Amino acid sequence: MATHNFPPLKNDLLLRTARNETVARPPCWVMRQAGRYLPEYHQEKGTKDFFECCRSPEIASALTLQPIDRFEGLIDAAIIFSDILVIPQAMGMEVIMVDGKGPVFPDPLKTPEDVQYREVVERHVDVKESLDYVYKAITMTRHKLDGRVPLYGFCGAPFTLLCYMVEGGGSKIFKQTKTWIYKYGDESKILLQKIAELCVEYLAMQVVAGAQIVQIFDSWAGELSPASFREFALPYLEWIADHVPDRLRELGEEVVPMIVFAKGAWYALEELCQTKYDIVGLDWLHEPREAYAIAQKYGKVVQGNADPGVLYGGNAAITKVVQNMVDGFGGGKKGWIANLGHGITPFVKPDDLKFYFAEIHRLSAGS
Ligand SMILES: Cc1c2[nH]c(c1CCC(=O)O)Cc1[nH]c(c(CCC(=O)O)c1C)Cc1[nH]c(c(CCC(=O)O)c1C)Cc1[nH]c(c(C)c1CCC(=O)O)C2
Repeated sequence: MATHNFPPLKNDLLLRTARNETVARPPCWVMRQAGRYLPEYHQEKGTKDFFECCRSPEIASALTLQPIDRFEGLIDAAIIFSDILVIPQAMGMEVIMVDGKGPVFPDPLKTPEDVQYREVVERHVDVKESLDYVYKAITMTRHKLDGRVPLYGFCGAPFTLLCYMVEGGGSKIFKQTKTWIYKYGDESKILLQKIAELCVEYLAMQVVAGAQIVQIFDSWAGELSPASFREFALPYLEWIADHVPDRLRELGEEVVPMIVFAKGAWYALEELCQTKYDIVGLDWLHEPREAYAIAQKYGKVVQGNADPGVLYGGNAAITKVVQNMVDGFGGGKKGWIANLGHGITPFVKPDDLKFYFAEIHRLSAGS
């Protein structure tokens, strides 16, 4: 058991909601809340390399706190500044962040016959040591937060990480991913299982370091058919939810709530509600009322789900989408963590996000 002597939590709204308790109003935060839409992000980051910022606990911690300071009183959670691609890096793959383009793997996995594939699946990865900088950032951030809001840890899901590792970056047609899963299914599964095991240890170590809730991002799940999601994504998401609590008990840690966010996998909502995840993240393809009814049937909490693009649309559009969420998500007093349906996008004006948060507070107060 870690003994960090963290300051007591003053705002437990999010953790109580995560446990499906009735609350006075829904807790709020947004994915990618520390990022390029904030002028202070550019100021702090300067010309430093993105992954260099992730590896510096001081910088990662400062960036994590920026939205908490700016939206004080409106925001109810922090998420550690890092990236899902730190796991492929720990597995020995090079990843660079190219300005204006996104992440690039100069040497992606090509076929299972390559030595590189063997090396990646056979290499012993010491998740504790190689990702130590993330745990240091988490511990430092917990102290600096001073109990203002709880801190999220996170990782990428096996399927999404496989996509990056074989595509070498983002993609439109996912040629390599589809080649791997359809042509090299068995070898893909070996890799997915390897990543799942690393995710379990990585998330457990984040909790040891001070993460109070953890989220798994399956950002590319929507590229799969329901049948291939069931074969190449869901079993590995389940493996993680099944094993993190056991690993935490083994380490003498308290079990924390877990969120699964499988973007685009609207067809799998019932199946995701039947996993051991406490919370199911929803993108904007879900109508709040329908998704909430399904989640409540299984005793699950939901998180989401406005189209991030509504933040370009001005106050009237924001009010309308928030009203629909408040009405659909049971009035906001139980089972709903307010968020967007995906990460906040560049060029959003921070005051428009502020208005979004304020409307969630205002419209759920009256219900
Ligand atoms: C797919 C994915 C990645 N990273 C992540 C995902 C899953 C979430 C999602 O689906 O959006 C997760 C992530 N990435 C980042 C965070 C930090 C915490 C937070 O949410 O505030 C989180 C949770 C920082 C980041 N990760 C990245 C930035 C921007 C870096 C910069 O340009 O300064 C930030 C703040 C870069 C990144 N990292 C990744 C991409 C595709 C990109 C480039 C495109 C983009 O910027 O949106 C991979």
